[in-house]
Amino acid sequence: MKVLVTYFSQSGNTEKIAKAIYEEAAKAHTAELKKLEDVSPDEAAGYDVLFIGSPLHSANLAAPVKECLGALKPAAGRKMALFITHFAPAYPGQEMDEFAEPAKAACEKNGMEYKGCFDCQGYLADALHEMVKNKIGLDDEAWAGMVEQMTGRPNGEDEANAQAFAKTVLD
Ligand SMILES: Cc1cc2nc3c(=O)[nH]c(=O)nc-3n(C[C@H](O)[C@H](O)[C@H](O)COP(=O)(O)O)c2cc1C
Repeated sequence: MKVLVTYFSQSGNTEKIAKAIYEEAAKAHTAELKKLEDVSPDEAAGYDVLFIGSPLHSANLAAPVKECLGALKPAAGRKMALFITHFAPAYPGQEMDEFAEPAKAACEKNGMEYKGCFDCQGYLADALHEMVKNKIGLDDEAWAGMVEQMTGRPNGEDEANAQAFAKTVLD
């Protein structure tokens, strides 16, 4: 199968997961890894499977990812899977499903099969710590715990989990 792994990533977390998924896909398929800004809607229609990656921005897919999903062309019989990174330690499954809504809608509109969403934690860029800490109203101790929890993420285990997810999508 022709597989495209494409992603939007500002600080490298989603890119790390994209690379892991690409490596898995390349084992048995013709796979390509591209930044979202380098993929046109016409080009995206030429693949059997699309993996699309996004950081969570204000409890939403990043704006360029939503734009890309909205611009996809009909591609009946093809598959799409999503992968998301976020700093928050856990999002209940149902909420992640909500974040994936634009991807599901794009699949429905274009006759594609939605194959699910992988997510994991990704370290929040240092420049945003003070702002986010204040916004969610955590004291120093609680924030330090949050930072400890997200430090080093995505890690090797996240990459392995992403690869296991990719395998189920491609099998
Ligand atoms: C503008 C902005 C908004 C964010 N909003 C959220 C959010 O609502 N929930 C969350 O868990 N993480 C949020 N994050 C954190 C990122 O989703 C997280 O650090 C992600 O791994 C960054 O991925 P990247 O390195 O691929 O850009 C936000 C980050 C930015 C820059």
